[in-house]
Amino acid sequence: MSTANERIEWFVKARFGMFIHWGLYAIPARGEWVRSHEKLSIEDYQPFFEEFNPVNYNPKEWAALAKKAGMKYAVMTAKHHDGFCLFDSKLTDYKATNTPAGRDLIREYVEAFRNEGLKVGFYYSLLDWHHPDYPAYGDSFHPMRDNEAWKDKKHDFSRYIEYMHGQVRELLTNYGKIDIMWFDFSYGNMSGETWKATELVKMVRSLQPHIIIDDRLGGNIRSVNKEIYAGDFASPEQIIPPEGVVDEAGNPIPWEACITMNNHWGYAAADKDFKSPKQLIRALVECVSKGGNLLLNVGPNAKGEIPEESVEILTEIGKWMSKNGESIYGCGNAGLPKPEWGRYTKKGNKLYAHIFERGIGPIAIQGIKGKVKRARLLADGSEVNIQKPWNAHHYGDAIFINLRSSKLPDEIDTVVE
Ligand SMILES: C[C@@H]1O[C@@H](Oc2ccc([N+](=O)[O-])cc2)[C@@H](O)[C@H](O)[C@@H]1O
Repeated sequence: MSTANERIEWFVKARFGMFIHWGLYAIPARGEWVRSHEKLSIEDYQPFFEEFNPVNYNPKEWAALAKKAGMKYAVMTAKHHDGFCLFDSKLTDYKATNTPAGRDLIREYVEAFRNEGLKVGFYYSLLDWHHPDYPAYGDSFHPMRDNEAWKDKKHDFSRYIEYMHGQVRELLTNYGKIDIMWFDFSYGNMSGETWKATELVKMVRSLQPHIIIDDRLGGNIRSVNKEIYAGDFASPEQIIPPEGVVDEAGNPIPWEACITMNNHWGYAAADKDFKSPKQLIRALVECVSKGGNLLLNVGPNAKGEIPEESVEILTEIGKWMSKNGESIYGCGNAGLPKPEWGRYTKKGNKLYAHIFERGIGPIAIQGIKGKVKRARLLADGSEVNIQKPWNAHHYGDAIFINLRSSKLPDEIDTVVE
């Protein structure tokens, strides 16, 4: 069994991954919570199962796009809250191999991403709105939560737990080495030992000793004596924690912000409110500058295509990463006050100044210990002039970057190493 630090090392170096929310909900195309939001019955939702046939699904293209964007790993929905399984589980018929697709969509994903040299992970929903033994009436989110006809429906939750543990065992036995298990999510008393989380994590680690697990099994990852199922990394959602994430003793803990490119995880045809490449590149820099990762989401459509807008944005991000990835991979918090003009990331004795605002005149670097040996524009390796202005003694310990032009070479983020 590898230690927590050994397990998490690749992850904190990788910094940038692809989240993939895909399933039957791509057909109604109103997001992955459509069944709950619209209180759709299993019967209402069945037509999507009977027609699901993503003829253009080619995960090799998805993997190539992730690689081109500079991503180092991916996490894909093996099962989301609607209970539909994208993998060939022997424990249910509610799976992709029984739809017109007739394919194990997860097996193809794992092989394609691995062949591109990317680490692979599974998102697995603890909630299940299809399984008859998952509590429905009175549940906080279940589509039938206030359907009177379900008031007296009996369910044997221990049978659901057996099913859920069985599926996790399948996923971590039948698909080779899996790098991340992304469970989702705990709420109310649907948490911790209600999932038999200790037994579950022991099984997961015995099947995949190097795997890392998120923090949504209901434990407290910030506790100094945390549960065995507290997780290996924190998973802030749709937010970059202002001060990063630390435990109760103030020690930084690994974290990964998961973020949508528009406002939905699953494909939502009408949601064109996409963030710009500039916003997302600066969000990645902010995550790394605060000791965290960015897991950026795509929601493929019912044909198995990543939306054009997402492809264009990831391609633009890839152009910046191809020149500046060194200021992201293996980097972390520089321990310097945030500069007005941008942010810092750091790796060993290399400090990366991420300049977002050109301002005028020289750019002040304050608070660094030690002497600057050399400064280079990361994108092209060109020399950057570092000198103290004639009246530097007025400016404390500041040293100054003198960019040749009044415009930033890269308006999104000009990186000086
Ligand atoms: C990554 C996302 O994770 C969950 O979203 C949540 C989970 C927990 C909370 N929460 O505890 O407030 C809110 C949204 C899912 O419901 C959602 O569909 C998506 O998969």
